[in-house]
Amino acid sequence: MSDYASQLQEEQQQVDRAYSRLDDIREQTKERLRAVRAAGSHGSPTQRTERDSFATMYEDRLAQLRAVEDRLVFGRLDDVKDNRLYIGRIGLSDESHEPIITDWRAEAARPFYEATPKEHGSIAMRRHITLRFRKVVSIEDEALDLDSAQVSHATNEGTLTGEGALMASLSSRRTGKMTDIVATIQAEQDRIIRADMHQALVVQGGPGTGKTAVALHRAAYLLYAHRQRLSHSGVLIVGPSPAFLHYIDQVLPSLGETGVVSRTLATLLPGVTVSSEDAPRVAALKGDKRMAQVIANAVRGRERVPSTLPTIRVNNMQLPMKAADIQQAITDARRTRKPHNQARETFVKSVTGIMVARYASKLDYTPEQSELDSVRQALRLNDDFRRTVNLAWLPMTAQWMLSDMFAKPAKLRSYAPWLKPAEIDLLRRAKDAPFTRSDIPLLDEAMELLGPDPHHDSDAAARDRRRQEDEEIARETLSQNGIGNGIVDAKTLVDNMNGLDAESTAERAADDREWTYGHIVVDEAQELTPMDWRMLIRRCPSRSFTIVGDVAQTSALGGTRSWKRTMDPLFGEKGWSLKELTVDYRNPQEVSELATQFAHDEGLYVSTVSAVRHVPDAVRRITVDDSALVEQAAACAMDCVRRFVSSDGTGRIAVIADKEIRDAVRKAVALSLKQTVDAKEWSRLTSQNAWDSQIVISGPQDVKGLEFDAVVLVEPGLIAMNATSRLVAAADLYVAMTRPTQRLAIVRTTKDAESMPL
Ligand SMILES: Nc1ncnc2c1ncn2[C@@H]1O[C@H](COP(=O)(O)OP(=O)(O)OP(=O)(O)O)[C@@H](O)[C@H]1O
Repeated sequence: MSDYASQLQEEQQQVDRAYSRLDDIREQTKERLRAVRAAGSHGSPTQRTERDSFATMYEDRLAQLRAVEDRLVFGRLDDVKDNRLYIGRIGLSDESHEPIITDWRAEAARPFYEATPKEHGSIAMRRHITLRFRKVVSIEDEALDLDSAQVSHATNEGTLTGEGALMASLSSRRTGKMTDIVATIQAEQDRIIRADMHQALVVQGGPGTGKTAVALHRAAYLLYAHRQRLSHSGVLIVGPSPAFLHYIDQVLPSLGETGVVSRTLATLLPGVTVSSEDAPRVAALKGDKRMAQVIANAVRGRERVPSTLPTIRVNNMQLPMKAADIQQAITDARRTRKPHNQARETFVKSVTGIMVARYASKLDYTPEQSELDSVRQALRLNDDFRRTVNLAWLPMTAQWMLSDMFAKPAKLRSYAPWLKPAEIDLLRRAKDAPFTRSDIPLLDEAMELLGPDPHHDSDAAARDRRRQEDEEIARETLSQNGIGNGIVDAKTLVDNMNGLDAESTAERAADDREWTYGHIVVDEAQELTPMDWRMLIRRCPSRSFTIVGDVAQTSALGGTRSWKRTMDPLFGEKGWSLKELTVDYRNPQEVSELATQFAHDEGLYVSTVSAVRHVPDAVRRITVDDSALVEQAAACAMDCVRRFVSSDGTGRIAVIADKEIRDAVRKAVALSLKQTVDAKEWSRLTSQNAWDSQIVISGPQDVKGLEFDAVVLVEPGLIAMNATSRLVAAADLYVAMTRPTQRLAIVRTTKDAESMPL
């Protein structure tokens, strides 16, 4: 048997041992769960709570043990004394507590990702183990300590760690779902994943440098390293689109982490649904940081002395309402510093008190308390009094306030004197117009200043009180039984007792507008406006953020083109740090170079990137006559379908075109597809839902953050011509060109090619 074969066999034994232990623990956990369930619903409430807590803990643990099945073990570290440490998705020990595998997030595993021949401490060799199901199919060694005897069989040395495993993973067919990179995290990525969480960390990197992958692995790392703190407050992941969230939603579960809330900004406000997007210029205006003051002005605009004030008749006495009374009550209410809807209570009390005192002052005797109470009651029931109180301090919802403001240009002008008349016209809309994505941070700002809707307030408070009591009982039960350990907490347990599934722990955070998270991860962060940032910072007062993005890909007019300019005002000059990722793992070198050169020529800030893979013929250029454009785009798409789209569901291609021609392209692709594949395959491909579709026809902004085996870019000059600015055009095309892992085909007319060389 060759040396390599015997080493494979040796590793197989270790891997078998790890899986066998995993199976045992699963079986034990299942057995315990069965026993707890068998006890049924008998016994005292405390006994039932105790059983529920155990059942929840076992269910949670089982889910975690199932999630780590694939590639359970992937690495080995040998030190200079020939001690071995196996690295895997989770930590496992045998019955006598001897470690079998070490969790990839443990400090001891760090050299597996970061050690280099120059800086390797006591580590002599790193081994990458590749599994197919439970079978070891390859091993790849890297010598770190070149003087050590242990490295005699080392086969490889380089700047990329685990190059073979890395290349195999990068070249594989895309499945429409991002996978974890835990076996092949590179040193520059690992340093970011394990960075301190006490301040904001911005990760700038060109397309395909692993920003999303790093951000997700960092979330998993932080949940491991700071479990106590983060299991209570939670982690929020903010992504650019539902399609993107769908694309990444397997990564954290495969790392054994399920309690993370992922949202787009459009879905961050519970109870508010967004059904449209604003035009880019409108979105930029709404995202302007001065909008915070506009909202504050709009709230203040509803705390005012009405232009006419009535005289109220009570017990045959005329009581005038005076401007000074209202002004005094406004001052009293503002002094409470409570949100508008809550401070209204003080306003009403104050203005009523002044009126009652006026009544008393007109009497020639000292009234009984009961008489004053009846005056108060009479005022409360008086229509004129009520109307005036409402005019002076209107209770309102954020939704009503915003709709009212955008429907009335005069009001908007008075709240936002900096807006030009043309901008007011742009913002103007019908009162019943649906809310847009860019309204969300404005609504959030308004909700903050208005406080809870007065009508829902008392119900919610009662619910909260009941929940707090339940959680208190659960917490006591957990601590009396010495269980939990961060795997199950009191909140999860209460959900379980109430028949809610485990996911609802995270959902609970998402359902609560005032929830504050322990950490927030923001992807494609370059697109956020100053108002978006205010909304996020409100949700994480500790300002512990991981912010990943690329300022060369910014397409929002109100987005970020310089991290410094955006971050300094948010976190202070010393409250954030910047790290850069420099290696393009997604694109072939040929594609990366073309895209980088283009972005550079267009004046975008481009991070220095070098691509790790070379794919000959990765770039194809096809130039045709006007009349043949759509047919040629479809023919090129079919070429990619034949080559990359497989009937086992793997392989993804995107055809990216401007909306002016997109429908025509879609029709032509559909027609050609019918002629290219057999009926069964045609029906399979055309019945896929939009998110899982193996053939995507879209615009450049919809593919942000996603990747495909092949991209057909149609008539790029037209995309540029219809963009809102030259920089946005460049960013959009840069995004489009950097989506493929294997091939970029550019199909265009001669005229288009002359207008913009690519
Ligand atoms: N260390 C790694 N090992 C294996 N695959 C990796 C590694 N780093 C990145 N990748 C892969 O490279 C591709 C690009 O990564 P990712 O989507 O995170 O890049 P990005 O920087 O967010 O790109 P973009 O800015 O274009 O959205 C993904 O398929 C990812 O899984």
